[in-house]
Amino acid sequence: MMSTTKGLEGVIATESSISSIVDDQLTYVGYRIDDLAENSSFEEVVFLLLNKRLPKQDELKQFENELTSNMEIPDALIEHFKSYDLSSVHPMAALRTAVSLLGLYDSEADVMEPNANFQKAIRLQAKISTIVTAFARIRDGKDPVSPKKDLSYAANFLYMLNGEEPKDLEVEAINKALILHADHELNASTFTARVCVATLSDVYSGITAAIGALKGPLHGGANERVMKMLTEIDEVDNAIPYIKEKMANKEKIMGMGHRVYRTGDPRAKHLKKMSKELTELTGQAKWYEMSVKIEEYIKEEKGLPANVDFYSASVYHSLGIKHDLFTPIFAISRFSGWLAHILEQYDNNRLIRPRAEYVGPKIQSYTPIEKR
Ligand SMILES: CC(=O)SCCNC(=O)CCNC(=O)[C@H](O)C(C)(C)COP(=O)(O)OP(=O)(O)OC[C@H]1O[C@@H](n2cnc3c(N)ncnc32)[C@H](O)[C@@H]1OP(=O)(O)O
Ligand SMILES: O=C([O-])CC(=O)C(=O)O
Repeated sequence: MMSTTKGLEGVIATESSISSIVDDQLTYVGYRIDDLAENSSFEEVVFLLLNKRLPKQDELKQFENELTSNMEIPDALIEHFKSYDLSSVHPMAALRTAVSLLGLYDSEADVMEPNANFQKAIRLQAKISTIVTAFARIRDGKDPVSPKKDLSYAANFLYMLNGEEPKDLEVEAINKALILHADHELNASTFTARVCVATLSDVYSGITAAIGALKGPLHGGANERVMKMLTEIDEVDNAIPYIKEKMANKEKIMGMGHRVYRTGDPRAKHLKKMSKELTELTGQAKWYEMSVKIEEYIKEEKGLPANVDFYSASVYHSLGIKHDLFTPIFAISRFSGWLAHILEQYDNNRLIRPRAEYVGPKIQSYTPIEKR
């Protein structure tokens, strides 16, 4: 039998022209993540990932209009959220169910023609932030807020979440975070989406499966746990003793380490800078300071870098966002990557079906149940 690679480490499972990680540098369709984070809008990055080229000015305008005009969600979704006791429902679980439900309201859900799938991608990207914010408000006993046509994607997210128009710096932070999380080669949730649709299942199924994979603490779920850890530490001086104890118990430090990056995650520095700026501005510099101490200690002790989830936690916290919404924000952004990969998979599809090395008992003789 063939040899196994635990966790498929280093295995090249597909070709893709969406994003690439080479020598710890991340690019989307060949554009450096640093350039995109500094100069672009999330809408432009979504266009880039879906079309594999940057838009011209009029194309971007049209794309932005398409997104905003598709942001409304069916009333049935709102009623669905209202019909449950949401007090102990994790937003990622709600999101997973909501996207699946959304598929029932799309008459083209099972139309596999490329243009129909592209239009579904736009509709899903448009609606995801409305779904997350509607959930967040309904569980707090508030009415959902409808999107505004003249706001950007990032601004609309904050507007629909808080019910008031955000400040420029807040919009800039969310726009940048959305760009930085948009795609990441064959990460676990993107792979999940591709495996699902490679059976020629529909876009909604692929995205629902991917949400389930992103939810886990070893992947997108880490950002919420980073903030849990920082909250438990609470004071800068407690950071190192806390981390030492966790490591002595062989516990993983959330937001640290990465399967692919060795020297560092190129997205983390942007989030680190934002974390410094926002925590200082809101008089909560301790979150940034204890994060830096943890990052330096883990790098020194284990040689592990901070990943994208690490500083995003203190960024979102500084924006006043509830901690269990951190992973849904990741999902809002990663929808663009998942959708681009789903379209690419359909474009050149073959069923994804690896093998397992069987390590169970050899052939055994069957004993009838009454004789066991
Ligand atoms: C957007 C994202 O998904 S980024 C990743 C988000 N996830 C996290 O932040 C969770 C914490 N990090 C981790 O669990 C891991 O680093 C992962 C899941 C990201 C990568 O995992 P893998 O490549 O499979 O590495 P693996 O878990 O095998 O770890 C290799 C070694 O580093 C150690 N290690 C890896 N990450 C950490 C960590 N965060 N804290 C402490 N030790 C760690 C492991 O204990 C192991 O040590 P050992 O060889 O002495 O047993
Ligand atoms: O690529 C990975 O394994 C995880 C990651 O950083 C991401 O999905 O952004």
